[in-house]
Amino acid sequence: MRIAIASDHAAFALKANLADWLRAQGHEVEDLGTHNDASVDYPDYGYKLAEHVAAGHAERGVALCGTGIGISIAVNRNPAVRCALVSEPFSARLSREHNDANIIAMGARIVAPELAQACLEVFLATPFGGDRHIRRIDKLSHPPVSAQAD
Ligand SMILES: O=C(CO)[C@H](O)[C@H](O)[C@H](O)COP(=O)(O)O
Repeated sequence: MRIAIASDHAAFALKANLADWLRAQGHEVEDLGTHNDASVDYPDYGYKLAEHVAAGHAERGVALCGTGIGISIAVNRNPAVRCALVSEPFSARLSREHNDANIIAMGARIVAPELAQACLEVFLATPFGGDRHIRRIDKLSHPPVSAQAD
């Protein structure tokens, strides 16, 4: 699978670990930076990753920062992708089954490399469940002008 990966400085080491692990699994990995541990701004890398996946250059994306929060917010500003912030494999699985997420976000200050690998493995292996989830995904793509829930 073609996978793009990006991080800020806080997750530079985790990005290197996951990129190596993905390549060892046979995936084609494109590293969008950052390329060292000098301080950078996570939105720059989140926007770049989202654009890359939205353009079809990669089938899945991996977004990393200290907590995963900031970069996941940045990625989700692009309406053409769905990014799920996870820290355990159950959420990673449901982010695919229910949300058809195409980008996973994790925090290097939250998850150890082995746990991040476990989340990523499930994320890449799990198909979208379809059915009722299609309707909900479609609603995410078309937010209402004014909310209508009871
Ligand atoms: O965006 C974040 C939190 O939402 C990330 O964790 C960043 O990596 C973090 O803010 C970077 O912090 P630093 O003190 O500049 O290393």
